[in-house]
Amino acid sequence: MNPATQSPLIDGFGRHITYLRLSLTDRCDLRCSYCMPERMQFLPRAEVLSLEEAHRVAIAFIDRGVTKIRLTGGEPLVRRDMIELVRALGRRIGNGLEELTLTTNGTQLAEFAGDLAAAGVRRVNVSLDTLDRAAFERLARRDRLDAVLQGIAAAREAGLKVKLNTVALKGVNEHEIPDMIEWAHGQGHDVTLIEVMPLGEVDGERIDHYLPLDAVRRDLERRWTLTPSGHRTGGPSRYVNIAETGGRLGFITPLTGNFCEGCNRVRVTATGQLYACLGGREQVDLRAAVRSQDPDRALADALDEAMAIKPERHHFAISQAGEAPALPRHMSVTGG
Ligand SMILES: Nc1nc2c(ncn2[C@@H]2O[C@H](COP(=O)(O)OP(=O)(O)OP(=O)(O)O)[C@@H](O)[C@H]2O)c(=O)[nH]1
Ligand SMILES: C[S@@+](CC[C@H](N)C(=O)[O-])C[C@H]1O[C@@H](n2cnc3c(N)ncnc32)[C@H](O)[C@@H]1O
Ligand code: SF4
Ligand code: SF4
Repeated sequence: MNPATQSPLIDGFGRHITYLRLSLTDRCDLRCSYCMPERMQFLPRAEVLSLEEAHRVAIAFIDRGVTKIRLTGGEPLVRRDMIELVRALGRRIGNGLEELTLTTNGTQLAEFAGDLAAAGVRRVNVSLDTLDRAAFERLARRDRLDAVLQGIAAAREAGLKVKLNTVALKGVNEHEIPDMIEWAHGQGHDVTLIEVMPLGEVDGERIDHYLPLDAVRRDLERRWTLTPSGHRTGGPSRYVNIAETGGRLGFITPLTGNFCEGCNRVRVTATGQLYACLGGREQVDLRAAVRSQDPDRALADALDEAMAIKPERHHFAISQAGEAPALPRHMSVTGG
């Protein structure tokens, strides 16, 4: 490849892009009500990148200085052959790639935890919004809490560090948040709370369940001693240590505490569309590039274009009932 194409990825605001979130599928075995409607329309399989194509795309990013790759979805573990990609990318750890990880709903983790660890994955983020079986079934529209808990246990046994992601939802898991934090810290897992974002049509109103995390934090401060932590993962979470539980709690606050200034990431969907921002429409077609006559050159040009169009920040908000989502695209398309 031409050495000129190896320059680092720097956007128009001087931000270095070192983190790729790569979606392997938009399909999922759950239907979390804040993420997608029950009758979700999934993409035709023919539109999805092959694993070889996804690998080539990922390598193009590593060659341009991306050091962290997170596999996501949809549910990445429902793509049966995904472990082959994990193994192939795992071979780049220590050779450009510093971290290969994934975000999963955990339902299939018991099956894959050992293979993921063997391929070089060191930690996984598991989404878990409630420890109450009935509430889980209402929220995810599937009775799968036990499978998720087994998956988390299997991950720990396989030596994977687990971080739990919990979307904070008014009237759904609000009252359970302290108990979940205590449980997770008791098991040795970090937890991150996330504000719900207005992406994609869902059944019902997002504002009914929007819970600003500044208020949650104030409540937790009345209960426990929270001290800011310098811990950083390269993601948007900002952490505190909790003296009483002995664990770490993160906050992802796109609505009450914008973190776009430090943005270091882009996303690629399962069909090879690069979205320069989770909350924006700016898009570059990497599938066309990888399927072109000269994929190395075309991918390098496409990544340059992505840097040129990456916006400074998102502009979404949740302010009133009846509001259309900020973007029609669901989080399951861009992988969160
Ligand atoms: N608005 C916004 N939200 C993001 C961004 N990156 C991650 N999130 C949100 O944070 C959630 C959790 O992200 P994870 O998949 O755990 O990734 P991460 O926070 O980078 O993970 P760590 O590596 O553990 O820090 C995502 O699903 C999104 O909802 C971002 O760039 N912008
Ligand atoms: C889209 S999922 C993809 C990976 C996997 N299926 C999972 O649930 O972990 C990634 C993350 O996005 C979060 N998420 C989905 N829709 C969201 C929304 N509208 N607002 C905020 N977070 C959302 C989920 O809770 C999950 O932690
Ligand atoms: S949040 Fe993850 S597990 Fe839940 S429906 Fe969306 S993609 Fe599936
Ligand atoms: S919303 Fe966009 S600009 Fe802001 S941190 Fe996320 S991807 Fe970056």
